[in-house]
Amino acid sequence: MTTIPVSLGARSYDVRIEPGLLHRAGEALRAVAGGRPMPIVTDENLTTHLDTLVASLDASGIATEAIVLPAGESSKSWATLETLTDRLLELEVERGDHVIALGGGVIGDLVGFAAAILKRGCNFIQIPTTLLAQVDSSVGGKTAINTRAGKNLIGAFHQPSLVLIDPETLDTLPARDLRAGYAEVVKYGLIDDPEFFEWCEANGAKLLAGDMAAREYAIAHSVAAKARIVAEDERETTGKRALLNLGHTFGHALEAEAGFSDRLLHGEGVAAGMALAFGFSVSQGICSGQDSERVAGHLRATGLPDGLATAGIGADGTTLVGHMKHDKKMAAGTLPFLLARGIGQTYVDRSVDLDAVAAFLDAQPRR
Ligand SMILES: O=C(O)C(=O)C[C@@H](O)[C@H](O)[C@H](O)COP(=O)(O)O
Repeated sequence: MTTIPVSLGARSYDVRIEPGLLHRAGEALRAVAGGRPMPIVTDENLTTHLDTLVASLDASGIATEAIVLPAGESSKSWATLETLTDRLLELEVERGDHVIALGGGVIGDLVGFAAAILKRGCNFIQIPTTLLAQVDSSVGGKTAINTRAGKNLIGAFHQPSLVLIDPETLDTLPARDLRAGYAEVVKYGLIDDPEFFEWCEANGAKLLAGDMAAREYAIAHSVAAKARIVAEDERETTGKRALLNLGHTFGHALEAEAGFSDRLLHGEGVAAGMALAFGFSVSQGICSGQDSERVAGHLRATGLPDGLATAGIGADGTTLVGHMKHDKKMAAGTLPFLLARGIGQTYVDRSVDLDAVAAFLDAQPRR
């Protein structure tokens, strides 16, 4: 078992990583439950994992109730949030209780937000079952739903009490979702860890093919990187945490253009967005074309989109910049952009000219 602490004073918690942990979740949760029931929220594609978790809680004497929601990004909505909070209220969840989020980023973000507002805040536990949620969204307490205006626009910072990661849950994850999650792994190398990017170049294919040692290493390394950044800047106020947004300003705009649908998964948007952030940095004379091509080349080699054409986006630059303007980080007409001086040298630039971004996007090949 690898345990990584997320150090946030009174809101500190552990992330535990171990193959097979889902089968032993009851043991890990018995003390946390304190004799109270633990509702499990999951999606309709995860009934096998749900059965495993329920059996494990049963064996540890923890009463539970499953709430099964539709799968997919469209569940990060007001409507599903209302269904969920109504059900949690019917179950008489108390402030001191723990709700379990069993699933990917959608379930984690939605349940985390429900927990943040239920009775002005109850506890929740993340049991992420996708690579994206294991290496990124289950850690750090960003919770949210989407609205017509854009991604994650309604939400709260609300930290989980515990994160339990079982890398074996990835055995049944569709290859496309595994690849999409891998984009967030690569992100940590691109932010400030060139050696980890080299590790990705050497081991990414193995990880995607199911190599457990590669998976465990990538998950633990990514979680440790995220825990370090979140501990430094929990609420994204100093600029440090903003680094985790590499590829997201472009990526969220592509996701919005795709209607937040299965046409473009979040991780796919982030992959294309990271390639665009590097490409834009080259166009501004900040980064070498060689580094940018290395990033795009690795994304392509793992089957991820490396730009507008492979992300299937045909919209023009003005339309995409229009989506960006809904970003919650927009302030006084400017957006903090994540640019790169090279691999592992990402920084925040608040002076990017949005017309230059639109012109850059217009110059990109289309589908
Ligand atoms: O944890 C963070 O901080 C991140 O930015 C991680 C992102 O990968 C994640 O997708 C996050 O939910 C995006 O946040 P947002 O603030 O851009 O909505």
